Amino acid sequence: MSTGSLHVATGTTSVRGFGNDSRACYGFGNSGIRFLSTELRVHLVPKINWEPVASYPQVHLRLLRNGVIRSCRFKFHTTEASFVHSAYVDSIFSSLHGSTEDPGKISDESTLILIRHGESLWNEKNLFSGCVDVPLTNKGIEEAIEAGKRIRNLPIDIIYTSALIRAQMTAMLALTQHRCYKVPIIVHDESEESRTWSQIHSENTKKQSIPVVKAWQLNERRYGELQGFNKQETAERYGKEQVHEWRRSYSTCPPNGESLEMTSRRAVAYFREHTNSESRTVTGIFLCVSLLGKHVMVAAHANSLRAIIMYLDNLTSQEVIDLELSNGVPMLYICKEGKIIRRGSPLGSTEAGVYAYTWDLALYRQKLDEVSL
Ligand SMILES: O=C(O)[C@H](O)COP(=O)(O)O
Repeated sequence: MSTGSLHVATGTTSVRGFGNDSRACYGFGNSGIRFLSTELRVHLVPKINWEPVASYPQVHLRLLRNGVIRSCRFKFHTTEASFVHSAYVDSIFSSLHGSTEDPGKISDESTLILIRHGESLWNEKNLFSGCVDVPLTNKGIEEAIEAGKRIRNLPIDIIYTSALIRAQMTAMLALTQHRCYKVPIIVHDESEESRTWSQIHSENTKKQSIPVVKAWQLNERRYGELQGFNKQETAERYGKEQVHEWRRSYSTCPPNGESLEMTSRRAVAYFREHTNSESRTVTGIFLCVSLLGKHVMVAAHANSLRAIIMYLDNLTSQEVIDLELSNGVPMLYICKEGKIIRRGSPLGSTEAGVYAYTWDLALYRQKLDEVSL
């Protein structure tokens, strides 16, 4: 094994890595590496757990404002490094640097929280919802608040939700319980105008906000011609087995709807990487957690989350059949040393049941306690 280093054009700074050849850098970049520029573009191909997860021809590593990159846990091959600037990335992530100033600077561990929305009015009526945009019931509102209580001591830098109101309500209600008292703010980047109109001009206020990114790719699977029909009545009409197959199999599509496999193609693709239309930057929830070391919450749906969990937990198409997600129950994953591993039980009905504390999370909580004294 030889030592490799990536020299960044700041004159005084270099990033060191250890690799098998001169181009490979991995396991480098834990807290404290300083750069003189605010952003670095690296063309890289990351590998997690020694397996290639995807090809990222261009990935932007946004450095924190004070020039500290907290963690880079990917093994990757560098071919080029250059400095870039992206207004979009800046607008989304400028508030993220708040996490280092937040109680409990977390050094080498990041968190991913997945929450299925609380009960919707159509869940209550046992109707196939799919992409129909239905709000929460009172019970769903309570479930979202309860979910918020369970994750109130976990750090959150950015929130992703689907484009559907039940997921957005869940995210917003959950955040009302968080002890960081930051304000979740929906990012409007649909057009130049919406970006300009929704700009926050105070840096200080920005630091007190959490960006909420809406993505249709995280929507519930399209249930096609079943949408609006009662699940029980549909089972009586077409047979229990057929309906179970439509609802739980990996590759069977409900009539004119999406299979889990199709849902997975858009949801997992978005989760792993997507290109921002304005800045042309490649980003993604996975990258955000793994590469940038951000603490991310995703509020979405039974089937978009089943697809993401299947990906994260490496489940087979057979195993995913038995994966059931309850409304409003947060699941916690921890990213450490390039691995994202499940930490919390989906059945946990208390904060302690949702996750077991790691050292860094305990520290974050302790700092929250100190601030609120
Ligand atoms: O879309 C729906 O009806 C539900 O949110 C998920 O339904 P399922 O449990 O039938 O997949």
